[in-house]
Amino acid sequence: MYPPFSWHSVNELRDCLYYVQKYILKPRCASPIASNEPSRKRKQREDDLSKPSSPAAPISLHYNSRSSSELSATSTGSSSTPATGTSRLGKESREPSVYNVVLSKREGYITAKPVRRSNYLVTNCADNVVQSVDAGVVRADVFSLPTQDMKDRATTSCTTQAEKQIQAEFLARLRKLSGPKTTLVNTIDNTTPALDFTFIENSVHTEGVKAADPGTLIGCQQCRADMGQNIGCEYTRKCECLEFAAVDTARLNTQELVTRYKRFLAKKCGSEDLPKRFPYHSSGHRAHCLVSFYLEARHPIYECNDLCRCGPRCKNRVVQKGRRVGLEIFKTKNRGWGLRCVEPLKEGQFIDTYRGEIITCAEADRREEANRPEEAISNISKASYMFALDKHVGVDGQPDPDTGLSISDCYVVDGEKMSGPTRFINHSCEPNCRQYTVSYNKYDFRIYELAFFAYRDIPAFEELTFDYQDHDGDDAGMRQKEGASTKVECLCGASKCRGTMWG
Ligand SMILES: C[S@@+](CC[C@H](N)C(=O)[O-])C[C@H]1O[C@@H](n2cnc3c(N)ncnc32)[C@H](O)[C@@H]1O
Repeated sequence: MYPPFSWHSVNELRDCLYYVQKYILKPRCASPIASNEPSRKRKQREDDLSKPSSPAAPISLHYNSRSSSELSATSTGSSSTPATGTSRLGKESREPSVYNVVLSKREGYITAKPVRRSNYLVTNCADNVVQSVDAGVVRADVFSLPTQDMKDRATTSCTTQAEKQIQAEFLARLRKLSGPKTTLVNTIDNTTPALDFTFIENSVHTEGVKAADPGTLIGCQQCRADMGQNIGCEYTRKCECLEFAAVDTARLNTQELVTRYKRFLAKKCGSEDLPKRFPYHSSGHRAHCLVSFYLEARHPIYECNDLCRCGPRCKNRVVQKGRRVGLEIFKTKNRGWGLRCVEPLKEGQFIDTYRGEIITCAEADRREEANRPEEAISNISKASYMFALDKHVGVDGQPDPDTGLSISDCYVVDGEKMSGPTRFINHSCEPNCRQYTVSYNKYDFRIYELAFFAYRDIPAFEELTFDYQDHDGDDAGMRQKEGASTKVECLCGASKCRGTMWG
């Protein structure tokens, strides 16, 4: 039995494990997801991985055709001496492929440099576009093996060592996450989630994305840190952070309040003088859990912030304190990776936020188009990771009378390439979790947190799920692009399964 990469040791490939993962998955794995989805669907993360825009390290493959024992490779330098000789296989081999070339990475590109110096091939790592700088040269594909002989060996040889390295690398990344441990479990096969994924602790603002002017951030000034004697934020009367919180209609106990509430509903005044509902249970068994009104109504949650006088122990600070529960990313039988919690969750308990790159609407459109394979109609695979921050957009995407925001103004969170563990949460038509809008700056209508809370008591190790179509009118849901073919078979297994995840 030959080693998996006959011209590399796995150790040599440590700094480009992503490519090893891509390579060993490609010929061997029949995707359980792909087999259940339309053939034109875009790539899947763990079974048909896309290339990272900036791989960890340059790769250089040298090939000398005289004999397979003379093949050599490194995963270090940016450029190497061109090899000599001609391909043994020539026309027999399938294209695209590169023989007798040096592949090197420079400035985000893999460059294939053939023996004749005038011919250069450039393959763009980001979108796999292969361009020929000089006409009449073979196309470059850095993932093709140089010879049929090597391909044959590689598809039959053992990959255990490489798989262990890949898993170890992913686990090392998980260990760096703050908060209780997040682990990885796979009892189905030997795969590991794609290494072209980066775990992040906070969303990343990309070009063109701006948070509201810091001057708009206002902290509550009348609440106090000691939280006693009805002056904590949970008593709501004085807390300015709760200005836009849900009105507590049970406390409209004077005619004046009722009249003011009616004026507020008619948009003739604000709700600042009306009693508000506090979002979290402030004591008892369910302390810090979302109250049932917010669980159902999905009114935005406004937490206190750094400028508030209530201090860090304020009961209106839950999501900002981060994840407090241990999680496990695990391989499902038929829906790729999923997420579960290693301890029981109470109804309303905060799990974690959904993070990612915050991008403009135009950039989200561009990414969806870029991910769309030729002739494909469905862009749902990309959409699976995109959430529009559209809570404050008007009805049907039109400008909202209060915020002025229309759908094209709102930002989108893309968690495909960088996110947190919640990016692995699968869809269910009968979910046990829901996603809520949580804001620390009530005047920033474009940037806020997307936070997952348990929608009911959830036993330890039950898979966490949410409904990808859970947007009632103004609510954030997974982004759906007009014109996309949105019917994707749902495999949630719920008794009330709608049959499709979208559409
Ligand atoms: C946000 S990702 C969830 C993590 C994903 N399973 C993974 O392995 O990366 C969404 C993708 O998971 C798969 N998926 C999630 N829920 C599903 C369901 N109920 N039925 C079928 N596929 C599902 C689909 O491929 C979907 O595009």
